[in-house]
Amino acid sequence: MSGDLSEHRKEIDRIDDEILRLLNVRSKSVIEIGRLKKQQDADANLHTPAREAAIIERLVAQNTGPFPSEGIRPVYREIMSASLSLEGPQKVAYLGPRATFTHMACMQKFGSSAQYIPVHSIKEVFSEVERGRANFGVVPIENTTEGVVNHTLDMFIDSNLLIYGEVLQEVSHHLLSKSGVPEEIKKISSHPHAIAQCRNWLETHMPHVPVSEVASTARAAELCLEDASVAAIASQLAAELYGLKVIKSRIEDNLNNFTRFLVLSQKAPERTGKDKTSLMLSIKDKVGALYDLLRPFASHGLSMTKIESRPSRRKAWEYIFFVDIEGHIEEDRVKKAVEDITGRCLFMKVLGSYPAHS
Ligand SMILES: C=C(O[C@@H]1C=C(C(=O)O)C=C[C@H]1O)C(=O)O
Repeated sequence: MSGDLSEHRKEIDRIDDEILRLLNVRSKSVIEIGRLKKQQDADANLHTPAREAAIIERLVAQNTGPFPSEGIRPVYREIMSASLSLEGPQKVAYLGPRATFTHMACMQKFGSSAQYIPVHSIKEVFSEVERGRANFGVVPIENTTEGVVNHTLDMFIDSNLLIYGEVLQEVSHHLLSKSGVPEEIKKISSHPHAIAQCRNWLETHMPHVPVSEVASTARAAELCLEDASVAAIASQLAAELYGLKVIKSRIEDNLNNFTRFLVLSQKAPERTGKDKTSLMLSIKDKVGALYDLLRPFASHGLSMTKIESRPSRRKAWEYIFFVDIEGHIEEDRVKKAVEDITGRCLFMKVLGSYPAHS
């Protein structure tokens, strides 16, 4: 048996040597593609989410196991992130602090080799990308329980950045501490939103433990490191980044809580065939104006996946609508619908065509 085991381990070592050799061969191709992209456009975004999604989809479809298909995405996410970093850091600004769900959404999209820049406000995320200090920005846009993030919508009114992609991130809270032993916990600490989202669980399972509010889930995680009797309600990423143990995972009261994030860039991404387009427009103040506006989408067979309105902040009672439709702006039916609508609006701006989250 032990002979068999060491034989299998030798075999694994040989396979790993081969995987490593191939990763290096692969990296050389990535570097070469990067060079060609820069030759065509000196400020091209090297990160191409459409191609990355296609690579993962192709591999998942042909996988016969026993390696689990769910493992392919994270493995390739990191392979692509690491090889892309050879061409210089992919700088990603996001609404901080570290270990929040925005940070997790970033990791899901760009992997752990990107250079992350946590900033204090949604406005700062936009300005980091506008000034070219970051190649990409990541901001929350809507949450399944709390609705749309108005501040992000408002930023598009004055910004010329494009939507480069979207990320759907599950919001799931865990109870963490230094030792992971529940009996040691004398105090629970977290951001007020996380505490509110776990209220029932805390009342049922830890009714006598005092709960205190701090500025962020990351701060709560830091407190755990300073004091072993403190537990934090925080993300899985916080457990990893701060080296904490999980006392109990998934303690949120609503188990179906997702936040959608937008990736911002100065450039448009490649078309994929599974894209969506976001538009911002304002309409003339007259009876039936909104009905008139939406008709071209239906008549061109385009499905509208979202509509939100916000006061324009320019004139009282003037509203701006944010509309998401299926399809890419280079598709005929989208182009025609947008042309029709432009004639009916006071103003209209395409915020971007980008791959729909898969
Ligand atoms: C190599 C490319 O550039 C980047 C690296 C990729 C990879 O490692 O396969 C895929 C897409 C891009 O983010 C490419 O566009 O093909």
